[in-house]
Amino acid sequence: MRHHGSECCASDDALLEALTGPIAPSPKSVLGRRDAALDPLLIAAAFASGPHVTRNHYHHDFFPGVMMPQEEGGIDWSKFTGDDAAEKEERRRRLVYVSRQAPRSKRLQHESDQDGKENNVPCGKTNNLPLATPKKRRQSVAAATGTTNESETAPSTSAIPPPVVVKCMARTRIPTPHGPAFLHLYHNNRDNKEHLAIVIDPAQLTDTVSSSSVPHIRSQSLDSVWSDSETEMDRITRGAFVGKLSPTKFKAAPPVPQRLNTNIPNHAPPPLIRIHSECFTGETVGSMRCDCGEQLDEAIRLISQPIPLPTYPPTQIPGRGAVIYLRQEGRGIGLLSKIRAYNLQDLGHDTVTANIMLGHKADERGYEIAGAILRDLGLGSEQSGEGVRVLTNNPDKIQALADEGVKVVERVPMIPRSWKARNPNLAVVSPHLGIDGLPKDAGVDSFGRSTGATLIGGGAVHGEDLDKYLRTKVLRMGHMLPLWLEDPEL
Ligand SMILES: Nc1nc2c(ncn2[C@@H]2O[C@H](COP(=O)(O)OP(=O)(O)OP(=O)(O)O)[C@@H](O)[C@H]2O)c(=O)[nH]1
Repeated sequence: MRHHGSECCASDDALLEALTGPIAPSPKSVLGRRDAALDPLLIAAAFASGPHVTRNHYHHDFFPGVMMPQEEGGIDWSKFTGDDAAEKEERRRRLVYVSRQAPRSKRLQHESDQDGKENNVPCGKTNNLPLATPKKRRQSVAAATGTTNESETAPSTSAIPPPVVVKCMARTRIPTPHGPAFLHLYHNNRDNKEHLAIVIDPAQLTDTVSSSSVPHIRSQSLDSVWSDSETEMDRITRGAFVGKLSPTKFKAAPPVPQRLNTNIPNHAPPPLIRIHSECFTGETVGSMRCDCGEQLDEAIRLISQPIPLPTYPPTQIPGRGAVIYLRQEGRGIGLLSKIRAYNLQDLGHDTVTANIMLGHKADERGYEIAGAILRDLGLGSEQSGEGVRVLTNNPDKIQALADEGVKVVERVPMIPRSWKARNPNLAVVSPHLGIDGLPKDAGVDSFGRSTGATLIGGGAVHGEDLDKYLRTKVLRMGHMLPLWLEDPEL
């Protein structure tokens, strides 16, 4: 039923308002915007620092501080009469308008120095690396999915970054369940992260640098002398020592300018290495969404195995190689995004799609820093005279290392322990693994648990989440793992 007349219209408006909320006022009834006549921030700044302060001048002042006569060099201007010519001149000379706030570039440098580093100052005098270049801007979802053109998403500066330079800041011995390792901490000029190298070369624990039949794996940047004022104890404290340190025995390493190897027995296999990306969830929390913790443990275990030599009588040399541990959490997208990606995965998306939905690429990692660290350790480089064997299933890593000039002579597959356990025939891949996929020679602690089998929890990592994750790596990321291993009947 329709109503006519003003009375009916008024009740229609009331009904409409009751149903939908207040009716928006007509343009005529809207008041014009009024900005505050006085900016409260400006007033606060003026009260805080003096009459000449605006919001852009906060922390700028006449120096020495007019408002702080007690400061060193300050003058109590309240005693100033203005009659004395010498006093006048003094006032003119000393009242120089300067900023007490450091220039923006210095403040940014200070912030970046603080960023994520507990202490980046080595012992003695430092000749630290130049600052990292600014972080790349995050791509938009559209850019990641390829719906915009390059120019829209390109960062404003097209400068080519300088070649990666790495410097080993410190090295120390770490006993692991698989044997001793040397942890190396690196700085670089590309990012602010502390990438690591876990060097396995127990032959170095003897006193001299060249006592074994194969060359030791040592960092050239660490062993070199950093400054004239550096003492022998400075060098030892940052890890440039030979043998094993003890309260009574310590010897600084000789600086090694060039590593020319003439001493490699031709029957000794090249060092075994792994480029490993950080995974807080898999390595620290023990998450079974991925096999990262297990892979790290397995890599250290495999590299630590003594190497039998085909000699008569049979001999063996200690395991030799390194894990380059890159701070590339979540394949480079960071922990925050990885955690969000896990929720998207629980909603049914796979790991690749989840990354893309968050505006990332499937994989945002680069391996230039890894290449530079390997060169610093003399692994797979021209001068070392030998290639490296690489533990990975990821073809991108092999290609990236080759692009970095690293000589890769063999890819050694990383088969998940749970898959090995399902197919006992695979035990032949590693004679050291028992039928359960655990190392045959793993120790057993007082609670009956295998030690050193994985970093958290012991045993092989398995479960529905992990199966999905591994499947996606094979099917969507081209990882070189035989998928049929999934079938427990095989
Ligand atoms: N974005 C994302 N990253 C993950 C996920 N699970 C593990 N990672 C990260 O993946 C990295 C390890 O990479 P993987 O793809 O497992 O293996 P890879 O290093 O490429 O290849 P391998 O050498 O064969 O192990 C680590 O940085 C983990 O933090 C996930 O679900 N999403």
